[in-house]
Amino acid sequence: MFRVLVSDPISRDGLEPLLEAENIEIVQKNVAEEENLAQYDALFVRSATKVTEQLMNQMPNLKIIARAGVGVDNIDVDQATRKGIIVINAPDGNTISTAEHTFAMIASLVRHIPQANMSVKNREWKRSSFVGSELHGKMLGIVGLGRIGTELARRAKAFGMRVAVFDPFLTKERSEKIGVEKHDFEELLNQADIITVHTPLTKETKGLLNKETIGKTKKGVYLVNCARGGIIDEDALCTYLENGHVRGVALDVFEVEPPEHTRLLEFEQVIATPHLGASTKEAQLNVAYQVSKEVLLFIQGKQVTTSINLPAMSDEAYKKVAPYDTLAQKIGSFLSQYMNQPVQSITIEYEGTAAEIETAYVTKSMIASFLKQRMDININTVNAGVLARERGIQFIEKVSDQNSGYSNSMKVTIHGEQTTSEIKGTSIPHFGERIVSVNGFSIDFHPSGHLLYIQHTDVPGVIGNVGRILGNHSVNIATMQVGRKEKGGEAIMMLSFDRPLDQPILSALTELDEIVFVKAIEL
Ligand SMILES: NC(=O)c1ccc[n+]([C@@H]2O[C@H](COP(=O)([O-])OP(=O)(O)OC[C@H]3O[C@@H](n4cnc5c(N)ncnc54)[C@H](O)[C@@H]3O)[C@@H](O)[C@H]2O)c1
Ligand SMILES: O=C(O)[C@H](O)COP(=O)(O)O
Repeated sequence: MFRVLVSDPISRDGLEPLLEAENIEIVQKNVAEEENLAQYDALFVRSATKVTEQLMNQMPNLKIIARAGVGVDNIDVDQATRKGIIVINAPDGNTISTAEHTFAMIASLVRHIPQANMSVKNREWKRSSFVGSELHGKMLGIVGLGRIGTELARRAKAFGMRVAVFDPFLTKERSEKIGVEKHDFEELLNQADIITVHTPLTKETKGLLNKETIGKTKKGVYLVNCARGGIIDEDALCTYLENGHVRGVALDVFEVEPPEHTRLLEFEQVIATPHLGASTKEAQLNVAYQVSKEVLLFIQGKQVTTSINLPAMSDEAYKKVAPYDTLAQKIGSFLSQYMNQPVQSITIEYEGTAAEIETAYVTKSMIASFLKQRMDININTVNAGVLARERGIQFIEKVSDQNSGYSNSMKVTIHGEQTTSEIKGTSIPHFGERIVSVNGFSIDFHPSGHLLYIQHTDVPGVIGNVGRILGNHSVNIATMQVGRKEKGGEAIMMLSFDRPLDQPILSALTELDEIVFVKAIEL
């Protein structure tokens, strides 16, 4: 049974993909009210539930956190990543609703609609108190031209506004295509009549509009925040509302929600909504449906496509990656068992068609498989990179355009404290994965099952001696390959069996004069 806890109000209809599937139990209850958090495999949230490290510690079975919306600033993504928990969101399900809400706020702000509405309901008729401004011909400054910023720009243009944009990641081509003016931040501050922010809340965007930058705006500017509380500094806003530099402010989001203690709400020129950007039937259905489908993919062992902490990959893309993923896992596990020593760095080199795939994913998969042999915690492609770095293991990925004779190959080199080891493998369509070289010895074997690696001197009789000892212990050899670099030098043997070998057999083999090293490997 896969158990899902839905902590915030999320559209029940949108949960349909999970409700219709078998062996999934869905409980709709706030985390604060649930006593047995440890039983859940998945957690669904919106912006209200704070997914802290402490909460994750109470949920040791948690595998996936689904944010039914865009912003993940209420989730400690770094901690989730460390713990190997996938974090997904619904990036575009609420774009239109939020853009429409922002536009409604802008129109309300310049025409004083909320204030006029209150006044009329108080039985007043003060027409001259609510004289507004036209949007037509004004300059709207958009900070952050992502999904919402772009939709907002389209609506503003339809109202005859000039649209100026600041977004450090915006190309000239894209701004021309959308029909907006690309500016630097200072220019936008100096020129815009209305400024609206549509960035995520990050270290860089926190307080982006602050005492200094708001000071550079036009006198009488309107400011709008329907993205995240804190992008516009609330204390600075109060200062500039008080001295009249800022004419009006529209806020859907606050530094602390609900905003019980902020002075901002005391200003007549401030209009506010309680984080309603995504609160439409359509958006809620979209986001819940989007994340439910993703979680179902995860349960079915398929690739999720909207993960915050995994390389994004479609099912189609994963089909191409899958053979190399298997090969990488086999090599990672083999090398980890073979090299029983601390490791300093891991290099993985891709060649041929292996170099054309999503290599970042495969590299993490190989590292996860390597670390799994050494650590007794949940390790997967989500946390492999972080855990390796935390343990001082450097990992390097190389993509080569050389051709060493295979249509594809993957070579993993591990620098340990005492020695360096290296394995090269290839994936043959309809035939599977093969290891073609171990520490420079050419060989050819299928990396699977109960294996025995033997390093020995290349002298007559060694194969017979190994066979005799195994026979004496009633061990049947399933496959056997040998490889050497030169006649009479060092050589290796790779054998596979139907059952694991026990220690007395390994000790008996090690006692043979011609044998240098013996290692049983389970793949
Ligand atoms: N009020 C609501 O209910 C509501 C609803 C949905 C989203 N949001 C908020 O809106 C934000 C934007 O959503 P989106 O879907 O458009 O995201 P998005 O990722 O599509 O767009 C964000 C844009 O911000 C830009 N950006 C990043 N750092 C910047 C910086 N320092 N200066 C200028 N631009 C910068 C990025 O390049 C990107 O184009 C979300 O992160 C979320 O916090 C709020
Ligand atoms: O980031 C988002 O998607 C919005 O802020 C919506 O948040 P909500 O799901 O709490 O309405």
